[in-house]
Amino acid sequence: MSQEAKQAKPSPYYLARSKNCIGDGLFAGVNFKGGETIIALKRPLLASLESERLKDTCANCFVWTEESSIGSRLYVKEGTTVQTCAGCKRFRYCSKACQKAAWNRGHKHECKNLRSVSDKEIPKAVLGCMELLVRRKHKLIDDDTWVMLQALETHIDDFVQNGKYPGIELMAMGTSQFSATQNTFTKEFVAAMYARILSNALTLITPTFDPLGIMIDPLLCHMNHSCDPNAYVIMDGPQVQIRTLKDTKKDEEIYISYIDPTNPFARRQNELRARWFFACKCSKCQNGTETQEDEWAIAPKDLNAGFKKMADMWLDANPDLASDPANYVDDSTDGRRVAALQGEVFKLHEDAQTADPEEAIRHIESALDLCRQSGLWRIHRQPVPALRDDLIVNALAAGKYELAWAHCVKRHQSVLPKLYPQPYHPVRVIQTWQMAMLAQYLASTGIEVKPGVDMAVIAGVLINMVNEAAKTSHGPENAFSKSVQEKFKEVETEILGKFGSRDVMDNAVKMQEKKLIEMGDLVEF
Ligand SMILES: C[S@@+](CC[C@H](N)C(=O)[O-])C[C@H]1O[C@@H](n2cnc3c(N)ncnc32)[C@H](O)[C@@H]1O
Repeated sequence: MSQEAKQAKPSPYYLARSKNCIGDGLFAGVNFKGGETIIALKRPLLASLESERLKDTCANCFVWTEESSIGSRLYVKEGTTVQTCAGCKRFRYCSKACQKAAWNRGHKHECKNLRSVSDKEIPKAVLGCMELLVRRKHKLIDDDTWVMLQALETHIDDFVQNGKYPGIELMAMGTSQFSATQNTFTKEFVAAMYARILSNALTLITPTFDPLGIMIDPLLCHMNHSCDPNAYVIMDGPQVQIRTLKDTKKDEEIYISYIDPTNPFARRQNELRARWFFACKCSKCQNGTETQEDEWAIAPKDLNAGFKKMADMWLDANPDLASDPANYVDDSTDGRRVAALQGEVFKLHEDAQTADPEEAIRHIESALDLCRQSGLWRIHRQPVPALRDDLIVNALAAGKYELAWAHCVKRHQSVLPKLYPQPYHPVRVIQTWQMAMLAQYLASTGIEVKPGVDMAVIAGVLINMVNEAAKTSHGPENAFSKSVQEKFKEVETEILGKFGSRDVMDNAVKMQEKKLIEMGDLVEF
């Protein structure tokens, strides 16, 4: 055997002390280009579904059987349903094979105990903690994995300081009792494990980023945060991949983002401090408010008199508005006014989180009006992009397809490239997919969005875009990428049939690409 062949292939990643963050972190063991896989796991150590998702999602393969907005789950096989476990009456499975796999992974040791509390709603972190304890008690988690899990920060001192520790102790007591592990683990140990879950869990997601619950894995949970991350998490059922968002050199730390990194500096810092107990010093945060996330369209001092007066009124009624760490700008009169306006817009966005789409649309439109009329907001400054995202979702739910379309085009042209420069950025890919599916739907209704527009061709153009990008964002083997590819083939054949030849089709595509750009002015802001 040659010398080279004898040398072991270098591991693509390793754990080590982080230079910039509290505790340990994950590092690149080799050089990566953007869009490559760093880690691929068959499943995380533990995943626990949200209460709502327990009703409609397989607790083993996480296939979500509920209908959702247009085309976002095309990769789910039609007719998929879930059946309740006859024992615990809590978990549901899509097949006997999934039930058996979960049973052998540890459910057999908790099913009976869970039956006695089948009428109780149990939070996902408690259910997850119970499963971990039961599996360890029955030797279904090995020593190395268990030790690695213990290495994760518990942040107990921080929970004591923020007053949440008594609640954690209470939940830990319930966890011990429901899992019948009181004789195996001390109550301090269980409280620490519960705290560890709270401060380390990642979000369990579908390939289209719908949140399903939480997951814990000793390797994945060692990834630290950056508001300018070089990696992201992608899932396909229980399979998890960590993929690079940009070129990453050997020995560079791998960062994902725990939050929406497109928010302004104060909001990001506030969220990270409150939930994960650290002051972020990532490359973006080091630039403070000197980044595009904090760019106003006009200087706060140039705000018009009417809006200055309105902000002063709000500040008289609630002086804390400007000192709220999430909205803080600076202590000048103009800074306080702008912070008050910002607080009001974010508050309107919170109010829009309601189940009634018509009501949500009203809140969102008044927030967008406030942003536009004040002249302060750029189209890419939050919460304008988040308001638009929610407007699209609610407009779809309310059957206002033309409104949803107008905002999809605006987002596609003016927001996505600015917030997510990589064409394979997963958020950009999923939102383009949502737009493509809407275009297809509009084509099927025959609604003429604008004279000369052929929605079927535009849908084809968008599906083609997603088809190319998904190979990198999700990887070619992901169920989402495969569904997109199938859809692309289907649409291409259809359009080719309609135009008769590739040349005629290519000309039509070029013309419709122009039309798509022209539709960017369907909404002004
Ligand atoms: C999911 S864990 C990551 C692993 C952690 N470093 C450890 O060794 O347990 C999240 C915790 O890591 C630390 N952390 C993550 N990102 C950080 C950052 N950008 N700056 C400082 N600390 C960070 C914080 O203590 C946070 O609560």
